[in-house]
Amino acid sequence: MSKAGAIAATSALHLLEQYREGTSFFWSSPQHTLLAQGERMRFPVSAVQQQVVSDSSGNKDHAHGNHVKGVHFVIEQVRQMIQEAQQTGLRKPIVVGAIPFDPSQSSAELLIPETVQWAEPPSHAANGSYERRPAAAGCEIEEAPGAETYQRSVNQVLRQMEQGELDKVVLSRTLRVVSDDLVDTHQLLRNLFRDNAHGYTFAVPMNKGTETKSNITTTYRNDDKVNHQGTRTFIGASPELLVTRKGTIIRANPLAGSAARSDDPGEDRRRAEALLASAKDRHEHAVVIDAVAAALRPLCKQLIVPAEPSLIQTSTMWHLSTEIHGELLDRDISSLEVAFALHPTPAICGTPVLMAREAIGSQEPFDRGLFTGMVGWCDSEGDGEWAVTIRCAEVEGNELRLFAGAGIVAGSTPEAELAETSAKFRTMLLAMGLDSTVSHLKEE
Ligand SMILES: C=C(O[C@H]1C=CC=C(C(=O)O)[C@@H]1O)C(=O)O
Repeated sequence: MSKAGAIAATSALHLLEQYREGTSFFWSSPQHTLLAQGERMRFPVSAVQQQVVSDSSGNKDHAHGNHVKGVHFVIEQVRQMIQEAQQTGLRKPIVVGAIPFDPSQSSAELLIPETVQWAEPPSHAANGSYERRPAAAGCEIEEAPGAETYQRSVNQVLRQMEQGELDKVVLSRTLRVVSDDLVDTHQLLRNLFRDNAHGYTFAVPMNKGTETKSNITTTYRNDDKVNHQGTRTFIGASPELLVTRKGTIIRANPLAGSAARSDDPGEDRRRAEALLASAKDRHEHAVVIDAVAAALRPLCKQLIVPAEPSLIQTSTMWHLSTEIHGELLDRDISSLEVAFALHPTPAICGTPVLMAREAIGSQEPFDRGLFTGMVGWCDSEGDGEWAVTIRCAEVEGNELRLFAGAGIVAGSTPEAELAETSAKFRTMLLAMGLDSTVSHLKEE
């Protein structure tokens, strides 16, 4: 592959085997597999909060102002990191990692690695050669919020929709899983990679709180000292592409509107057809496509938006999907800037965006952190790939925190949205080898 600064390309499976928990960033997409190792520079941990005046009033406009400041801060820091890396002699630096749902509330996990290796995208056949082995054992599982609380929140949002202008809100919940043993993060990544050959599989090393000396923290880690118990990893397999940019050509693939897969082929097909024909799901999808097209149009010379959604499948879900293609007016807009022009799309937040964000803040009893943010890479020429961080978990020691959300629109029911979040958890549960332990989470 012709990527500057990259070590000679090998196979996707070879890169996967070289992954090391705590020090590697792994990424596989339908275009590339990437393994970034070591840490030349890291995004400053606490500086986001210092830049953003905290708002305890819950004022919507103030919260929005903070969000905008957080976004500018990330873009500016990334620009500075790339510039500094170039000054130290790196010819074509690349920033890799994940960015939170709200960059004014949580820190981005971004870094410029020491080494980068690229390989072709994973082939389905090669992935099949992997055996799925459990990555966790003897687990206790706790839902947060519990089923009843989640359904109550859905009802409250539906009432708000009847009364006012709120059109869509994505409400999510978490599962806390405690395993008897340390979670085998590498095996978890192998299983995700095996089951999701057409998606975006990732593992991001999370910060353990390095000291921020200047604005940019430079850390050199000694791999031998990294203890698996002392690492945190953000891991998952997202089906949703936020945006890719290569030169001036961009592509986005928003998803919204979902149905759980069935093991019975006839029933599986019936669910897919029902999803494609569902007025409620088509509305949920159209809201996202309209917002994505509106955000991209001012940036593009040309934008192609299909009039009708199509269906895509993962190993656990069907989704309504629209693939959008465009040509940027200006080559200087990086993939990260295009991604931020879109974020948060109504696929993970809602519309109107400020009201939706407020509803999420008041209904969800947890901080989303990196969930429903973005994960990927951007190089010094602005090319890059960013996926939406869904179907994911945070892993630390013997604990995992899984996240899943569902889009609420008029016509949604609390029971169906709860079942949808349960079905979405299965991507991670299957990869952990826990799917049969929690079979009640499977939507029937
Ligand atoms: C928020 C999630 O999914 C989004 C992406 C695809 C379909 C979605 C839906 O149908 O609600 C969600 O918008 C998630 O998986 O946690």
